[in-house]
Amino acid sequence: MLQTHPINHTAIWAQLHQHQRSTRFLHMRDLFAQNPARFEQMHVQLHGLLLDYSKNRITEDTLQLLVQLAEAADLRGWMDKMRRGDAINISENRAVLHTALRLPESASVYVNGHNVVPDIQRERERALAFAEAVNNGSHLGAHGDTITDVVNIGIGGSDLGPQMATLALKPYRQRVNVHFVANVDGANLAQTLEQLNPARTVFIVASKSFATPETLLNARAARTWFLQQGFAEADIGRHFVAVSSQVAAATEFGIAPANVFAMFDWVGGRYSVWSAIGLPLMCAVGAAHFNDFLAGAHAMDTHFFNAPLRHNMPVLLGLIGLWYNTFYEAASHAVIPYDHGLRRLPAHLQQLDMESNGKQTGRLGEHLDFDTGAVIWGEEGVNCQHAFFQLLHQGSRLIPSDFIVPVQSHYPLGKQHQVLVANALAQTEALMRGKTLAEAHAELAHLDNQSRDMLAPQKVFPGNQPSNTLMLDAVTPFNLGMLLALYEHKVFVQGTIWGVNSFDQWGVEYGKVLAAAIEPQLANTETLAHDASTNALIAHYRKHHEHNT
Ligand SMILES: O=P(O)(O)OC[C@H]1O[C@](O)(CO)[C@@H](O)[C@@H]1O
Repeated sequence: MLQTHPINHTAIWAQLHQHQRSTRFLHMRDLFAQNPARFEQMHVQLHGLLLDYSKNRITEDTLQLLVQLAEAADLRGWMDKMRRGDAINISENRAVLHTALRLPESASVYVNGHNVVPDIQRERERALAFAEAVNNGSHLGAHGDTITDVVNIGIGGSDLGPQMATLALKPYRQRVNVHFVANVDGANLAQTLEQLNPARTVFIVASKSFATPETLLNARAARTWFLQQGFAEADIGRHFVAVSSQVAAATEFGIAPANVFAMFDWVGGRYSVWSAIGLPLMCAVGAAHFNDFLAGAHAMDTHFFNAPLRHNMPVLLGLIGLWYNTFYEAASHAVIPYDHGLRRLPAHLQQLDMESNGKQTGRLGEHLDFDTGAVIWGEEGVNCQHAFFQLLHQGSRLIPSDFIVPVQSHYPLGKQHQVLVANALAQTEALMRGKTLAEAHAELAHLDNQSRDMLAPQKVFPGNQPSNTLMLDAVTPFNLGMLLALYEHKVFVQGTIWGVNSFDQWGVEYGKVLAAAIEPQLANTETLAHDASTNALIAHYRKHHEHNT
């Protein structure tokens, strides 16, 4: 078992609380006015990705204290442990090596004395070759038809990352259409199958554990559908493949060993898009673009592992997020991509962040008496401006946000992209600046005194609402790789400082156990021994479901 130690940060923690109390009334408007070099001092650029973190409630002193906090938590030490393959997922005694998945061929990383890089290369090449064969038409269906559609059946990390990246990189699409089925709600699979010709469809059953009931049920239903369309068991080999770390379980399920692409137990589901779990993305964009995606992530890894903490993009994003979360007690963090292709990014980041850092117990089993993982939420801009931005501007809560804005659009349609970007920048400025009572009064100068006194306070925007802006040259495979790796490392930075194990998810497991107990009870008459509410709801379902059938 890996040696762990409590974080030696009590003194710096107290200093940060004190610093928060003494700076909380500073307004960013004044900080910008006092320091014309604020942007210069508070941005980082890495290749095609610019992070502007100047619109935050921070001063240089705040950043210095936060860096000291990271040092006290031995962030560098934990980064080294992750990079070299130590078992930092202590509860499962596993290495955490998603960074190894994007290493160049010449590199080496050892897990239990075994260099895993050749294994990674081998499985990636197998998966890329399969994707290529599907796209160039050399992999035919059982009746000799060209494949036109690929359906990924998987959930959580076996769905969200590949789905988000496939949508984001749609401009790089090769020939086949790629669909995603995650929900066990039959509508998801049924509505997908409606569009498909079984003779021209390949299903990818994606499950690290190959034990996720939702995925296995959907996979079985897809297989039944396929067989009902006039195909034989012997045809399954041309139409069903799997991605799993449990190769034996996948073959037991009926997938030929040659059709199983291996992933590794040292990659967590939410960090697995870089592995063979990326197969649907490989099918969508092809080998060259997938390799660019990996190269972008590797560029971010190199920066993360080497840049000084004060100028390190993931470290800054992590520390500033933690500043609000822990010291301002801000409960949530919004992610707003101004890019239609990135519309599933908030969903991916929800799993990445909340499944990793949604913990109230430290690595040593101690109860943590401070807040940890934020509620991550968001929606594509500009749509969300016309929905929830009112609360960001004039609501009573502190809600930090990330604005993600590509400079170039893949769809240059008149002035539309310029309008999109203008909106993003205007929102960050308005959130920061706000509107004072004097400004509101001036705007209402045409009204009589009584009306003005009543309306002006309602037109005040307090401002001082923090945001980071991430400007990408364009949503290319390389830049998307950098962006996703940036957020992975942000989560790592925060988890390390809070002292949680970001790489297990026991909370999710508990719900799975209860669901397995309740599922048969919905269909039988067994006496129920849950709480009164759950008992009543099961009874209600039993009664009304029978009525409907
Ligand atoms: O890939 P699998 O093993 O089917 O798991 C799917 C998802 O389920 C979870 O274990 C949570 O339920 C995630 O962590 C994971 O990404």
